[in-house]
Amino acid sequence: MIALACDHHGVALKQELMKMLDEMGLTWKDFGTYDANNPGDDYPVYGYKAAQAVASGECDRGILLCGTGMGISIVACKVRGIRVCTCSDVYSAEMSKRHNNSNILTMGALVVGNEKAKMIARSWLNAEFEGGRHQRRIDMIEKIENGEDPEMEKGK
Ligand SMILES: O=C(CO)[C@H](O)[C@H](O)[C@H](O)COP(=O)(O)O
Repeated sequence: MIALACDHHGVALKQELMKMLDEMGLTWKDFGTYDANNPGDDYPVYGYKAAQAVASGECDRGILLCGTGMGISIVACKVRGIRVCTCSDVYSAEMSKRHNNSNILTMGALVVGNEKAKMIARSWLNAEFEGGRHQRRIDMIEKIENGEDPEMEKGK
């Protein structure tokens, strides 16, 4: 299950992504907003709901949209266990899954066009985490989340 969320800038792109996910045979859950014409639809509200759903395991991954992809990324990063990639290119999206095991992709609806955004999302969804040395680094990130020094085990 893919969590989807956006602010007013991302509504049209989110609808395109829903169609794409349907074509890919992937299920999704929309955490809002649903209104492209309400500038009061603030991205922290919707980004937080979707990020919580990923962190809790209700959803496997999330795709979040705002004007630049930045604000909603900052929000999602505040939720423990969330690893965000903010992408406007296919290579970064694929590598962020393969190496960083990113569980949320954010994009800027005012930055990338719909077709490119779909290519980015597709490459991210199709990529697989490689583990190995990359897992060691993710373990370090989890230590930082727990208020620990990532070098602790090395005795530094
Ligand atoms: O891009 C965003 C945050 O990083 C959001 O889409 C904001 O909406 C953006 O800051 C634009 O805000 P506005 O109220 O639509 O002018």
